[in-house]
Amino acid sequence: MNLNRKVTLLFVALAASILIALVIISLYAFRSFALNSSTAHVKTAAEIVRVHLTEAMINGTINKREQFLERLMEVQGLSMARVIRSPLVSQQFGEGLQREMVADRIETQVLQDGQPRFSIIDEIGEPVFRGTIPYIASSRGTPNCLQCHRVQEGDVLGAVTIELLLSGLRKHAMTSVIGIMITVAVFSLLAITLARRLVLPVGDTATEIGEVVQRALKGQFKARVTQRTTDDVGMIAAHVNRLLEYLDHGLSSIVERVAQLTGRMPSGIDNQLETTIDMVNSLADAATFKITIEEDETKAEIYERFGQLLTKRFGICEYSLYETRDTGHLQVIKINGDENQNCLWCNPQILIRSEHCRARRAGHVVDGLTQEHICAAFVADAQGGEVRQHYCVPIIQSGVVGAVVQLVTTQTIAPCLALQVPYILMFIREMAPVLEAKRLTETLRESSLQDVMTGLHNRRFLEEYVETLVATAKRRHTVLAILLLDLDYFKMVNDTHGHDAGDAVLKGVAELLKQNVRSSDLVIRFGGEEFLILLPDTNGEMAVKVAEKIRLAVEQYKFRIAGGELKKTISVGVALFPEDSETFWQTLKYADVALYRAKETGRNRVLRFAPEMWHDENDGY
Ligand SMILES: Nc1nc2c(ncn2[C@@H]2O[C@H](COP(=O)(O)OP(=O)(O)OP(=O)(O)O)[C@@H](O)[C@H]2O)c(=O)[nH]1
Repeated sequence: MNLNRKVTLLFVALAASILIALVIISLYAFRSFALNSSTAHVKTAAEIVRVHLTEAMINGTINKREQFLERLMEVQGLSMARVIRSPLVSQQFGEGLQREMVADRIETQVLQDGQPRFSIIDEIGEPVFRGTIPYIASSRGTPNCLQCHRVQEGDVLGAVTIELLLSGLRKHAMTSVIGIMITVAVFSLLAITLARRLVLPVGDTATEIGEVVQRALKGQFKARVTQRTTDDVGMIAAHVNRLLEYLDHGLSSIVERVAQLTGRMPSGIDNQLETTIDMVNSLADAATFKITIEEDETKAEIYERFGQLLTKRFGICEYSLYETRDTGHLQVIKINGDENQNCLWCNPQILIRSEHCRARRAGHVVDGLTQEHICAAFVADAQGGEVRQHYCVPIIQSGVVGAVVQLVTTQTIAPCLALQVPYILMFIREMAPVLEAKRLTETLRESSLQDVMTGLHNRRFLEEYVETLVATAKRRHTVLAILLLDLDYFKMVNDTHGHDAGDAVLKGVAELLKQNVRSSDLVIRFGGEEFLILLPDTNGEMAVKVAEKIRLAVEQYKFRIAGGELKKTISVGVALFPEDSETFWQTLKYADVALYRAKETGRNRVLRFAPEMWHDENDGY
């Protein structure tokens, strides 16, 4: 029940109570007045009758008392007047007239006890006031009762019964009560109307404020309260409207800014406030995520953290992460959190021809949740069971697609993923520049560890990597072979054919070296025309074999130079860690000694280090 109805009901109840109380009081007052007034009238009339009868006795006209009583009846409102004799008077003067005989029980009682009796009786629908007043013998005055009557002082001589019609009075009373009722009703109505006029705006404003607050709690701040008056209530409405406007404006600009940052406008059916809070929270989380991954050392760590985010925060366990290589190929980084998986949710062709990946090709989101079969490379039933859908997001780095995030879901939970996508995109947006920075750093680092001309690792790389290499060999109790290679008479190439020809030969040798070792072996350009090959997990025999294979390959190779071809040979020194020495650098020195010996002993040959070479060397100095 609203305030208006409550106030109206209160006033109606109040008015009704006042009305009822007034009617009861009025009726009671009128009744009391009627009784008192009638009693007084009856007493007066009785006194008049007594005086007249006394006078009539003195004047000897007592026999005409009946005419007097009949004339008395003509008095308005008097319906009956009758005098009765007591037995004492009847004994002295006889029975008297018929009508002077005792008529009823009340008169008998009055004659017996000398007490007046009054009552209201109903005579055929007419209310009548009846009073019976006794005449008591008294010796007071002259003449007095005892002079004529043979009675004692205080004896009852008779009584007079007088009946008064009350209909006039009652009519009067009813008219007054009705008048009061009408007056009270009219004033009550006026009061209720006035009160409603005063309270109505309060109630209506309160109701409207309640409604707009309810809407505001649902994130809708567009509703306004009607300003009905200019008083306090009107001011409250105005203040509420100003507050709503302030909130609406503030929230709209927050939503706009958040939308700019998230790329998503909260939809109309959403609770704008809750959605915005949610998005601001996610933005904060995404910013924290960015700070965290900025401190990560490698891209691999970032991908790992992102994979955990997808699984732990968003509950997405099926996803793929691809990275674009410098060659333009796609490479699997993670599939469902596993680094060693091959393409699962896509045709493996995308790894060879990355254009097959629609997200990589188009450079924008590929939404397989709303458009099924949008990407021909997507494999919807790779793991059997329910058919899957995908949502692929390219990560743009330096204007090109640097990586692709593929989210996979069943059709049943696709709507949930669709709701999470905007939040995941926030994290991807934060991750993109960090990945780019890491990529640049890694490229820079790689280039500082790489020989620019041959593309081989350089000496700095060896210095950085040697510890890991040694630790691995020690841990696994394996042998690490060191091959130190030096082109024979290389100076002649430069001197005869020029520096460019020399460079071409060095590049050709680098290619030959790479071709003749395993991918796990390391080929390093150690100096000008000097190369170092590290063969992990091998033995002396195998190392010499590889060195020999290389030597032969170089010997047989025809290097293309401007204006023709030329052939070169190479000498190789071989030493083994930790077989020859317990330190890597000492072993390298031994390989150098072996190389020196190979040069010394004719070049174009492979020599395995022997301890006596070291002694000979040192003896020479
Ligand atoms: N073109 C070219 N020449 C280089 C480069 N680095 C070193 N050299 C040259 O390689 C030559 C090495 O010559 P030496 O150390 O005397 O040895 P060699 O002529 O190969 O003779 P042996 O090693 O004794 O068989 C020098 O002339 C260097 O200038 C390079 O990057 N490009």
